[in-house]
Amino acid sequence: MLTIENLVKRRGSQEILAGISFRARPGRVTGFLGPNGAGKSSTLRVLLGLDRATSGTALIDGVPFARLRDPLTTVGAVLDGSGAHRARTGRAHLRWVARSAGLPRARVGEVLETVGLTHAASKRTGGYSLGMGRRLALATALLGDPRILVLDEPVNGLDPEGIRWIRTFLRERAASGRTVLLSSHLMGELAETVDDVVVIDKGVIVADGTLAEVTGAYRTLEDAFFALTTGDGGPR
Ligand SMILES: Nc1ncnc2c1ncn2[C@@H]1O[C@H](COP(=O)(O)OP(=O)(O)OP(=O)(O)O)[C@@H](O)[C@H]1O
Repeated sequence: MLTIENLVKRRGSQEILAGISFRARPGRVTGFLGPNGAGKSSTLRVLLGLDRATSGTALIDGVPFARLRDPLTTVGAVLDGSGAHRARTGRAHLRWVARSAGLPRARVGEVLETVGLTHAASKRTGGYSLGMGRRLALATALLGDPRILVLDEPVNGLDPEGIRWIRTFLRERAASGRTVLLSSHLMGELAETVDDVVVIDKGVIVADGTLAEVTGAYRTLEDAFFALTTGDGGPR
């Protein structure tokens, strides 16, 4: 379970997060939606211990990231980029991460298979396409078989087959009781993936509920999103 409570982030005089609260629950895919600059990445960075909140809390199974006993088996995250050195092969990168985290080497082959990168495992990551880089980042996040997955814009850079694949993959993770939180500014792609939706705009949560609740009387999640984030009433 991820629990964000009254989270405030200020940078100078700018309030980037104005006291936001929401949860992402086990067994569900939660979509964290908002336009560019709404505060999604800022929230995820605090949650993953990469940045400090001005006030409020962001807890992973009840504790801040820094106090997790076993971070890699608790939470896997994909923020920006694959984090791999360009001269390293995908397999070498994963082995290096596994070794530094004390995870069994056998996990490397398993996660490569899971994300469909086995065929490219011996290629240098500098030659990977954007989509392959995203898959490698996901493979890295999966090394510890974490019960929580946090993904920032996972669909970006994926081709239609890749989008379909990640959709199915995330649904399966949730079906096995895990918690999945993913951020996006692309509504259409999320409607078929998420159970719950949290919409953020200008550092404020403007909607929070099940997909059906947030879509409400609008025709689609996309219509609901634009109405909520632009004040455009749209067709109801
Ligand atoms: N390092 C930083 N220094 C100053 N301002 C920042 C920094 N990082 C983010 N911001 C500001 O914080 C606000 C929220 O940015 P954030 O990246 O969290 O939004 P986002 O919802 O993830 O957007 P996107 O979809 O574009 O990634 C923006 O106004 C941004 O300009």
